[in-house]
Amino acid sequence: MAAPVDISASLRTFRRLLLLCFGLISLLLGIAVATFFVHQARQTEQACATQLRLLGQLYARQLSFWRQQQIGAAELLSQDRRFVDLAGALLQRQEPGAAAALRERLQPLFRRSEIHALGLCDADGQLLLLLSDNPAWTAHFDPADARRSLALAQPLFSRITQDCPDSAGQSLPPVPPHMNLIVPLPAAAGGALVVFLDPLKVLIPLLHDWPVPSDSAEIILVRQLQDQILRLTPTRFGDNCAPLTKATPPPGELTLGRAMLDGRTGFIRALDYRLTPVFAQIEAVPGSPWLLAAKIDRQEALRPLRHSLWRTSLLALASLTGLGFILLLWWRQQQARYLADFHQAELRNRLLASRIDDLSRHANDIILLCDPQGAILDGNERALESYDLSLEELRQRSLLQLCDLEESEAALLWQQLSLQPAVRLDCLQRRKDGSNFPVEVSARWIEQEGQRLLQAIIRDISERKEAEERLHHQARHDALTGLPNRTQISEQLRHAILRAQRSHNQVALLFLDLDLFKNINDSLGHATGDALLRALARRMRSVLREKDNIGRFGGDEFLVLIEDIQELADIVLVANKLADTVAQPLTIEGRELCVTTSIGISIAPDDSTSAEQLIRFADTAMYQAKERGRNNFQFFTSDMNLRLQQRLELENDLRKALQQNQLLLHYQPQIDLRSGAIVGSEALVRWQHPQRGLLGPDLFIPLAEQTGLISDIGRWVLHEACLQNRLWQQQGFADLAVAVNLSARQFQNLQLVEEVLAVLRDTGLAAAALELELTESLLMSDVQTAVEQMQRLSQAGIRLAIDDFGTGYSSLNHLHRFPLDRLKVDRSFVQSIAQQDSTIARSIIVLAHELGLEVIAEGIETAPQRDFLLQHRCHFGQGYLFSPPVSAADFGALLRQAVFSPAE
Ligand SMILES: Nc1nc2c(ncn2[C@@H]2O[C@H](COP(=O)(O)O[C@H]3[C@@H](O)[C@H](n4cnc5c(=O)[nH]c(N)nc54)O[C@@H]3COP(=O)(O)O)[C@@H](O)[C@H]2O)c(=O)[nH]1
Repeated sequence: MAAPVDISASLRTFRRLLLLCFGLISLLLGIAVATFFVHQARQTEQACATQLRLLGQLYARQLSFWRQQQIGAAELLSQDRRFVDLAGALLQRQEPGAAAALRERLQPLFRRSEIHALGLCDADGQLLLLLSDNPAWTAHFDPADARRSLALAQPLFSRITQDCPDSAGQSLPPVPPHMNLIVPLPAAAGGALVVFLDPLKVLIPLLHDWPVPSDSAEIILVRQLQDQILRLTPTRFGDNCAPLTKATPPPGELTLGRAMLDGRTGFIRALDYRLTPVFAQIEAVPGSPWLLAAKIDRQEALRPLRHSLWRTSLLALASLTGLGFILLLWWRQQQARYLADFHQAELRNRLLASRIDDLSRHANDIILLCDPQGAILDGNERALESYDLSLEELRQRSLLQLCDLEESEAALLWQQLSLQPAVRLDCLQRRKDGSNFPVEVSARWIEQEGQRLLQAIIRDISERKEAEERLHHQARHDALTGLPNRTQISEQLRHAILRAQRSHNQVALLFLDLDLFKNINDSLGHATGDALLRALARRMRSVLREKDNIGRFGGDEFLVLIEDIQELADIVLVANKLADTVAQPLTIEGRELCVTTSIGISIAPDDSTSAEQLIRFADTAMYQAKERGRNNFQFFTSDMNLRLQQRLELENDLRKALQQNQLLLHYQPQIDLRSGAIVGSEALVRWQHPQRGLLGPDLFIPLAEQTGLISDIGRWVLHEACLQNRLWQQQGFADLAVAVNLSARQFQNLQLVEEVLAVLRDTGLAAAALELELTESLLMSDVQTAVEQMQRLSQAGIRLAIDDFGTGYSSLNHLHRFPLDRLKVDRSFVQSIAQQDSTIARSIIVLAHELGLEVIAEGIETAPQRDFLLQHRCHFGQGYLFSPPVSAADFGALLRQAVFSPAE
């Protein structure tokens, strides 16, 4: 089982990451906003400073100009000689009418709209003349100002006053706001001209004229008086009378008054008279002791920025909230999906794990779980069953103890396992009782709950091994006899040759072929043939030494290997022993059978050291033995090799024979023994070989059958015979019939009937004029098929005869099933008549009559044979007595020659 996954830890980590991301985004946004605003604040302050500087400078110039104007107008009068004289007279109180004259002189100035009143004061500042309707003005004139002006001999402006108490702190009669200008008269006059200016006309509007509406901006006009900064004009807020320097700032803060006292000009950040933070520009009014301060509350100056800051902060906050909300939603969604996936996967894993657990518990393979040292920790049911151990007993063993391995093999396996993640090997496993069984081990390292374990899946391959061995055995053994087959015996021969070469010894190869086995097989059936082969194989094996090998080479052929031969007599001994044991009668299915064998012998290394060649030589020698009358053995000789080559050449030539029209037919007449008339012919094939002359069928028909060429040859023979017979019929021998031999292969062709009918159609011969000769063994090999094939031929009107009747193992039980027309008594039985043994010939004739068949005897060489046959009601015959097989031309001549002499 895999270790449980800490899902909450994973989620917590994921959430932390998400929060970290959000925090980072917020921080970055905050830094961006703050940086932006610090920058903006700086920009705003600079813009404000620029604006204040321009305004300050502008106002300073305008004030200077206004001052000059006022002073200029007053000085113009003070420089008027008459006026100065009159003023002197008045001041010195010498001329009583001077006051009236002065009033008149002052009228033009007094009419100026900016002037409340005009007066003259003496050197002590005593107001001696007042040109005004309101005598209260006198109280609003400070003699100290006059004295100061006269002492400095400079014009002097008082501060603007309205309802300020006097220097003694007494309230004064009310007058409009005013500013007193004191212009000293020439020394002769000894006094000064006093002008009560109305600041509301020009000065105050000028100072209040701020370019844009503002809640806090103002121009303050001041002048220094000793260590005080006095306000010359009313200020916008609060106490208009107190000096600017009166305000006491918090420690470390700069006030406007302090800055002016310190003589600072230009842009400053300070607290004003209300102790409110302001941006201010201090400018000196040129040509005067006046200073002006253009100022605006910092709060107002920075208000748009603050608003923008708020808006931006709100926007950022809203964005962050939105982002946070989206992240939260996404997080929830992810969390839900993750949890769903996790639980689903966990469920799947659990299901899978339980299924796997279940499967492995009841698996067909052995499953073992071992610790890293190979000690078994657990095993499934199959393991307990296979080793016949309880779980406790199993746990007391190690994986290597279960494997039936040599010490070195076990060490190697363990070394491989320590180097590789997985190892596969085939070995044996030991059961509790010490027996073992073959297995395929797949061992691999696995991680289970954090532990490194060794898992071994062990498959019992006993069945597979057995099947493999069976297959291997089957591939190398003959299924029928259990002897080594062609492959194995050939291989054994190769090894034997090598051994013989090494030990300078000889190996004899005996090639055995049962004589006439085909007849037994065909006539008694395959089952009998098989039983015979099995019995003979057992017999032959039993007469051989243990170290001699015998194998079935194919069909009825066997190979025997004899090693360590001392002399040829040993081989002769073995060959005779084999021939004798084969020749012993056998009882198969209640029937006694006798077979013989022909043996060919070749010897390595004398004849050859090639296994294939040695087999071929022994085969050739075996043919020689057959030719020598069967049931004997022949050693291979070099001239046999020559015959073998000739056989190969013949086969090669036969392939070309048909194309090159080298085949021809001879016809042997078939005679009505009573009349001596030719009633038909038997077509017998010949081969006009270009080098070897005219060859009889015995020399090439067996070869044609072995190579399959018989089908083409047979087709040609049939066509040629039918065509020829039709020609003779057309030449006047209308009832003439023709008999054609049919080979086994031709008969087994399922298209035979169609092919024969096609030939009849092509040649125009009537079916009744054709007789097909079949051998006994051909019919008996598969009776049912033969019956069916013959019925189809017979139904088509074709006549059927059994050739060489009596030589095979015809079952008389089956004979009546075949739709036959004729039995042909074999030549050997006809010849036996001459030897006073006519029993079989007579029996066949009787049998034919009883079955309602015609009977024909072949190989009639003598008149007594003919007479005997006729006497026993065999009405047809053929043989050298009448004519050997002859060419078509000669046969035509025979036909025309009329009849053979009938029987006596
Ligand atoms: N499938 C095919 N088999 C064929 C064909 N042609 C021939 N054969 C088979 O070859 C066998 C040998 O034939 P052949 O050498 O032609 O011998 C025939 C006669 O020459 C011989 N014969 C006839 N009369 C006598 C005689 O009085 N004495 C004597 N010693 N021999 C004689 O017998 C052969 C004819 O025998 P059979 O066919 O049994 O009537 C031959 O047996 C065929 O099986 C072919 O085209 N196809």
